[in-house]
Amino acid sequence: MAPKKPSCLRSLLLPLSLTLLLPQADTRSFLVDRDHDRFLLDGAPFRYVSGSLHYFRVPRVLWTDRLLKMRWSGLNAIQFYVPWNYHEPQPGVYNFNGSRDLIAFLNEAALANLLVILRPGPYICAEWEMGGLPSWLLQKPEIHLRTSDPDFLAAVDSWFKVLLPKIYPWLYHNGGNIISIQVENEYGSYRACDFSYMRHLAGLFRALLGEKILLFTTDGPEGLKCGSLQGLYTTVDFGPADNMTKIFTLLRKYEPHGPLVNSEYYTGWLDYWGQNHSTRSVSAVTKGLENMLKLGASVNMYMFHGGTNFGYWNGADKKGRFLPITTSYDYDAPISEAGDPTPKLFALRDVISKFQEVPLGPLPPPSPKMMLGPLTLHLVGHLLAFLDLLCPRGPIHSILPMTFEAVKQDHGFMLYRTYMTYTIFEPTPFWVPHNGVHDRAYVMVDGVFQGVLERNMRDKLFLTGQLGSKLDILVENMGRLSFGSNSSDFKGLLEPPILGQTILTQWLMFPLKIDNLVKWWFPLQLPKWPYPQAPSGPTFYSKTFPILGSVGDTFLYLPGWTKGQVWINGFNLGRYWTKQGPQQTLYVPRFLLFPRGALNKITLLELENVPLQPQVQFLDKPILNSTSTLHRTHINSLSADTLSASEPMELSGH
Ligand SMILES: CCCCNC(=S)N1C[C@H](O)[C@@H](O)[C@@H](O)[C@H]1CO
Repeated sequence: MAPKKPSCLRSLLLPLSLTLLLPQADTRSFLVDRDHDRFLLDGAPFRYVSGSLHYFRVPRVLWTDRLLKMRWSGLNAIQFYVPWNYHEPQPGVYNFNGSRDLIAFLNEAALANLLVILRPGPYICAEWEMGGLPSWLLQKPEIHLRTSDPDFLAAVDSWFKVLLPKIYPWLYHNGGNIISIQVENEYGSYRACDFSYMRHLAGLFRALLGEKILLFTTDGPEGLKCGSLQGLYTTVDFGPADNMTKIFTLLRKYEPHGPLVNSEYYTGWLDYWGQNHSTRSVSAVTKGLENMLKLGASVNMYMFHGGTNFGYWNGADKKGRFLPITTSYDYDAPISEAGDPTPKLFALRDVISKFQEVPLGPLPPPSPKMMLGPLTLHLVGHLLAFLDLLCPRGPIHSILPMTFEAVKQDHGFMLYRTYMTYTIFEPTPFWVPHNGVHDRAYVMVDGVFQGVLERNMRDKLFLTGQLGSKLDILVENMGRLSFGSNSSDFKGLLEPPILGQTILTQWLMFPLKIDNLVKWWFPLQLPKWPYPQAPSGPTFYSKTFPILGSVGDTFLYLPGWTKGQVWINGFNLGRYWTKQGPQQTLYVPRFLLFPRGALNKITLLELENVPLQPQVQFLDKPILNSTSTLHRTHINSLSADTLSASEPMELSGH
């Protein structure tokens, strides 16, 4: 339901007094009052206490639940990004359906009585794939992202000419709930510092959204110089450990008058595979919020609900080494990844209640959780056994290896194949120069797994083989850089590999459509592969299982597995990397599961090595903070019956 300008009929239906009270679309306003350092909403002093959640990290069926919990927490606004790559998968092809229905999400926010602070980018960072920019931009390898490069601006203009007219009716003064819109994202942290780019964006937003909407920028304190722009309201972001007074004083150099705004007050932090789980203490977070509210500042808490990087959508950072973001975006946020309120939520609500009314009435209870298993998965087959189905169009041939972007493969995996041109009797070094594996390569000779090469390591494998042996390299895109000064993060083999003294040429590239295979082919009961023993390397496992009672939210636990991808009933749940941690479980929203005995199917693509017993568990609690060393301790702490049960247990929904 798009916001309607109050019709004359409506004014007839409403008592005259109420009609006069109800702000008409032409009297609705959200303004900066520089005389009193505050916002004005419909002419009255207004301060927002907002929280970030990302519709693209929450399945649509759960949007209302999350929004109502945020409203109940005392928030009067929410803030969210719009990821360009989520809505324009190929140039000129748009998707605003299902969990991509941005307008439906705006409407849900309106129904929850929440105003909206919208951040459409074009770059959004957010630990999202390529910071929200579509990877097809890199089909022009020389493009200069986030600058006034004409190729980049042409794509940006084309995208915003589709997106911005969609949100125009939802602007507050047009009867909607969008009170302000951010231009770009922390542009001051990007080395380009291209003011003509920012001016172009500001001009485009004004042309398509009009003069009334408040446009703003957000930067860390060190980014204000390059990130702020005349005509755009300047805001900052910082966390509980930062010096609020010092940063707000610096902000006053850019906005001497008007409300102080922290657009990203960090309630937690992100997680990288292989690093410890990040947390922020309740006391520090609540103290910092109270200090800002005492100053009259408007604050957006980043994140209030983090959600999940389903599929291949996680981004990555580079801090010396390439650091992919985990599947869970729990962020140690006030609302957990599974949508449950945490002690941090109640503590923040208490702080907010000192400054403005918070809704009464009980908070919805935590969702029902369930345990199941262990389930023993059966071997479906080695990935190479399905190559025809995975790459129905057949391979692309090239003398040198081509990148994912060059063959228009956005996410996931690509197989690179060549043939040995002579017999190698002695183990011979095999590597990709200049750190050219982006990001992980699973190497096979005649289908036999040899090991892994990865972007951060300068390691080599040692291979032998016959003349004509197949040398297969499955390359995994672990998510494109979402932050940093150069986000042209090409994927695949960026250099031809070297075997001994030989630069390997004559390559076949197989872009793999794994999701289609899992969705359409695996429901068929494929024959069990006649392997004498479980092969190492990229291999599919699956299990069909009933849930006898009602279903609940649950957390898939894969003890002993190494690294791979999971699908539940064809839905790509995301990456697991049990060996690395800190995340050991994957959140499974209950709506993905069929109840009352209907058959569910779990499919795994294990990329390296399976446990002796290829079993998985569904737990009623997440494990997000257990690196592989700690992990074994955690396994021991699990109740004996949880691990020892031989058959799927009756559901304990609670
Ligand atoms: C290592 C963090 C990389 C920079 N990102 C920072 S500071 N942040 C600011 C950024 O605007 C937001 O999108 C998020 O990315 C947030 C971290 O969660």
